[in-house]
Amino acid sequence: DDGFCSAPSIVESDEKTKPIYWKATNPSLSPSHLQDLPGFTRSVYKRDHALITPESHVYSPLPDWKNTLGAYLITPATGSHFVMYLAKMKEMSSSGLPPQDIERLVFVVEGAVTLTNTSSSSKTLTVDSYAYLPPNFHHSLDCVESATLVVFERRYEHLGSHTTELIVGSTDKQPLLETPGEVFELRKLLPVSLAYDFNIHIMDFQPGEFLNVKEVHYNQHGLLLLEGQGIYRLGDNWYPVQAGDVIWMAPFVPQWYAALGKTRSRYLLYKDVNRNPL
Ligand SMILES: NC(=O)N[C@H](N)C(=O)O
Ligand SMILES: [Mn+2]
Repeated sequence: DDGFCSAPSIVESDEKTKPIYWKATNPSLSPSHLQDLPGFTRSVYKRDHALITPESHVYSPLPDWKNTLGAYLITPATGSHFVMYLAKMKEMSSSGLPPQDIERLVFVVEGAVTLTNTSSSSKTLTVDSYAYLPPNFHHSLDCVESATLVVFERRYEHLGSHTTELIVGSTDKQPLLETPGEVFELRKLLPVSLAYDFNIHIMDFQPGEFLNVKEVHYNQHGLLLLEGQGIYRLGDNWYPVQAGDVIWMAPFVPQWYAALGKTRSRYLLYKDVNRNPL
């Protein structure tokens, strides 16, 4: 009306009515918004990092799973020692088992699944819940309607006589942990004890907050931005990112995040821990 262009304002009232993590599976810059830009993607793949945005996710039937499509987003072909994939479970679907000696963590981003195993009663996992399945642990994830899971798997690295256990939980039940020198809020989904060779961090930033440490470290990361928007620095590159984006970080890639936009940023982060890198 005033005769100049301005950025459209976000319809916040609409967003407030949506369920938690809704944006992770319905990003605002989704393939449908990009259909008029032939060949456009924000995805990049470099030696020490990758950004894999939703318009690049390629789904195909997951071997051994029933009625489930999977998109492997991080695999050893990228240089990682773990896989990270999204599993879209449809009506009456079920999981397959990981290969021998492989541990698994599943986190529910959308929908609900039932976890069944031989040693305890079955459990329903809804959005924001997760399960850690030790290596060679017989289990099944079953879905009646639909669900989206993010799944991490890696070869378990034994240490002495330590063993891991089945863990079922949800982010909101995990305590906030100290983050000396940092402002973000941190929760960990797995125990910090030596038995576990990786952990999943849930990190929350308010708009304007950022990592104080410009991190360079031996650990690898697989990241799913669950909520919010910001800028991710990876090496010498600065990437605008939003909910639904996945990032692979190789050991020693310089990494830094600043949360922007109007809402909280929350990301889920795989990190290998507790093992001597030699
Ligand atoms: N890129 C990250 O957010 N890294 C974490 N702060 C971490 O390494 O714990
Ligand atoms: Mn890090």
